[in-house]
Amino acid sequence: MKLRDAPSACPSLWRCLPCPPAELRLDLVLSSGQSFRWWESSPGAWTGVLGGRVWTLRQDGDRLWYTVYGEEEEERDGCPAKAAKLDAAETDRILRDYFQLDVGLSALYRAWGAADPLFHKVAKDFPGVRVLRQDPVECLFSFICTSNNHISRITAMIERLCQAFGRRLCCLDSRPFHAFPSLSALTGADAEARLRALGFGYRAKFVSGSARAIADGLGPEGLCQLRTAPYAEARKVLCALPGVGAKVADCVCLLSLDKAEAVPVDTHVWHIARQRYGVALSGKSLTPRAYQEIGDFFRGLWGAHAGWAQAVLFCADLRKGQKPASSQHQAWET
Ligand SMILES: Nc1nc2[nH]c(O)nc2c(=O)[nH]1
Repeated sequence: MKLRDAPSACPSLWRCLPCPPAELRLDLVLSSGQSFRWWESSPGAWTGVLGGRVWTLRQDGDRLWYTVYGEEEEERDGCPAKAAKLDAAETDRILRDYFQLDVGLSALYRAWGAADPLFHKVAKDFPGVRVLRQDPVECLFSFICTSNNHISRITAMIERLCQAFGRRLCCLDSRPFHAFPSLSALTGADAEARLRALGFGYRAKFVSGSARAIADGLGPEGLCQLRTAPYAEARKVLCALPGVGAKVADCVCLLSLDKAEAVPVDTHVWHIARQRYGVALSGKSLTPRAYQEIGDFFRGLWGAHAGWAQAVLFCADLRKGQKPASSQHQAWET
């Protein structure tokens, strides 16, 4: 099967949604450490796996174009036969849900900028950064892999995870695409050893241990049901899993569990809170108490969607330094 890089090549296989760049900038959102499964397959075209299917997305003016693979073509390159066809209303719904397009981003930027001059200054160069609504299983296991890691390594690690444990979906230009592994695929007796062989290091134990803990406890549906639980409860459940600390839990809460108020804090954000925002903290390091105080400060400043504002600044940081936020942060310091 061939990659489709633009609607003009095969117009009948593309659809579009109205979506101005101030509401969504694909290039910023899909490359800024929220999801690790999108790839710029040709300039401006983003190909990745969403909801067990392969998509290419592209923006042109006020439109978000998309195409979904595996429904029209014959089986080739040893890939599985075509998947059941989704109707247009369903694919529109999946994308609207993934990008949370019902949340008006421009109005939020205006409110955050009015409340916070530093946000205003940084965010003017980074419009359209919105928070994805990812599958909770994918988000959790991806973020377990983020500890002491940077985006290119995380992306490569997750690709190996999907190739080894995920269902093969299709081949595009001979490149195979795999679904994110199911929970049960990660609970096998040999999962930890296989992950170690894939270069996961100490994270192998966390991935397999968390998979087993969820399979034996909450189940994948229980994880998804945390979307309706209060933020504090969802966070507590996540923090009880192997390899999940406060920051990973907050990333999962924000990026998959509808907790717009979750503000992930790392040592960089801790420095910024003290030095740039003058937050008076109780200790001299990022203790659990300081973590809570910083989150509360930003929730007070930015309001109910504080985690979304953090995502804008996180993205700006990555872009300015062109390096992972953990090793080089600049944007907040300009
Ligand atoms: N919005 C955010 N995305 C992230 N990715 C990652 O690895 N850390 C973060 C984060 O703090 N915020």
